[in-house]
Amino acid sequence: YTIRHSAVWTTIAIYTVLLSASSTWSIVLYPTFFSPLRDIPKPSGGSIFMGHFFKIMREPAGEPQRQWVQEVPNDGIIRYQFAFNDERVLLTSPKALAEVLVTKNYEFIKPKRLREGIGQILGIGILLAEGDEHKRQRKNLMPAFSFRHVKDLYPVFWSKSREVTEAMTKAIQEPSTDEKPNSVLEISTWASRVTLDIIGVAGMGQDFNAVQDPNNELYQTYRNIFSQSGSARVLGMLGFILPLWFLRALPVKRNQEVMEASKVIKRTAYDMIQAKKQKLEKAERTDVDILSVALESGGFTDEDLVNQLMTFLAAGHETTASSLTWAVYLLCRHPDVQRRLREEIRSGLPSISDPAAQVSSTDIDRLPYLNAVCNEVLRVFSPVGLTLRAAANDSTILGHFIPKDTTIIISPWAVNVSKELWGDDALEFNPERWLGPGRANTGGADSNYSFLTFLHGPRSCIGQGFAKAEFACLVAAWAGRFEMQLEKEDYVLEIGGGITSKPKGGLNVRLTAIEGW
Ligand code: HEM
Repeated sequence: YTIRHSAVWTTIAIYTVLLSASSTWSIVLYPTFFSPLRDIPKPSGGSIFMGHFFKIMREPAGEPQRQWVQEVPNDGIIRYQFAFNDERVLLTSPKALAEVLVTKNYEFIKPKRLREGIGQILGIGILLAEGDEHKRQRKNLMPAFSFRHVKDLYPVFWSKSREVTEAMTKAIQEPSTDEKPNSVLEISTWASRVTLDIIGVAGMGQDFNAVQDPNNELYQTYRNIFSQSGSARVLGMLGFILPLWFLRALPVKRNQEVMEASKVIKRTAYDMIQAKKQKLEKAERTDVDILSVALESGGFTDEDLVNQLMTFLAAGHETTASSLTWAVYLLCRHPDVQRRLREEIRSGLPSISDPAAQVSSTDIDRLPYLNAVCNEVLRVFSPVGLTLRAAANDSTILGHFIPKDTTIIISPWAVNVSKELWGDDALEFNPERWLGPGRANTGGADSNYSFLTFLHGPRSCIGQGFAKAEFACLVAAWAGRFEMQLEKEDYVLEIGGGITSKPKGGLNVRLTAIEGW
């Protein structure tokens, strides 16, 4: 039997019937009646075919999850649906998080599409490695992040903080133009410039000079690639639905930009490796930066090293830049906190204008309010809103069966402000919670899984100590020198960003340099 006596029509008809049947099964029947996850509490709303996809598309990464953690009664896991009702399991309780991040860490791996997607820019290094390969890389790189080593980096953090503060002071003294009064600076770009320089000097022994030169190629490349453009977001989301080879073949500008960026970043990494190798061959004093440690471990080929450097360049600067931007935003919104912080900094640290002055880890650790403010910024606005895992095999979480390939969502942003974990004032910016006996490291929360900014366990942020030290120095320099006010009093925050969150459209802040420090 054939349709219209044509093999072609018959094939099309059979294909259409099969496709409809399989779509009905996977989009409607399976998630509604058969999925072993269907009994897990889920948020209301969502469309019949696309689940909560449109809400997720509309809002910044981590925002819907932030609402669901507060609103959906649950025992540690929530289920929601992505495009075509593809199921997601969101972890909310310390027990569930401990299971996925620590006890069964290598059973819940980074999803393949994430690896293939961001790997072009982040490199296939430690961030995306799995299992024994990840363990080996982490062991080889750890010495560069030991406290003993990070302690020695404070002079780099402080002198770059001084350089950027001086450059900003100069910028606000330049003549005004019609469009922009001189005293207003867009903070997130300054934050990215200085953190890129810091990872260059402290991580690889190379100053990219982005603080002095905003046209620096590497800085511009990252700026472009991390930009919050609509097409970037749409392509990113489509990556979860359509095959990557198809998306990459689309003739859209974004694909070209990503390829160009990948080339520039790879070339920069490669040049740095060659320069460092020559230095080592000449038996010059060996450095303890990340690159030297990786080279000396002998555990990486040149190609591996390029990938590791790409990882550290990206993971190590946009995250801290995001935190610094949020710190300025929150200090503007809380002038009392800003004043109190400035007083502590000015009485406890040498002036940022003094080129001979240095600060040590002890000097910074002696300032409880600075540490409280930094921790509270990192809690309220975790730069990484959410991250993903996939079940490598059939598994369980909190005794609940989780089929192979289920996507698991960990949202530091949501967990960090969960009322269940932090109390009714969880959403408020209140550095006070980090002050008082036993609170400096906990913020008063019962479990350390309540603070997920750097995650926990074998895949937690390897650069946590580095980032916190760098962040504290930068906040101290800016809050010590400048009085900061939002350019527009009626500014309404809109959160944007891709992998890391930032105020949409940048953050314009009026700076007044305060004499006497
Ligand atoms: C405030 C600043 C930072 C934040 C909030 C942050 C956050 C994170 C998070 C959430 C992860 C885990 C991602 C995942 O597994 O899904 C991570 C991993 C990582 N971070 Fe950071 N990070 C920061 C700064 C840095 C810095 C300064 C460096 C390097 C100097 C760095 C290097 C890395 C690396 C290499 C990994 C992968 C670790 C592994 O998989 O073993 N990060 N970071």
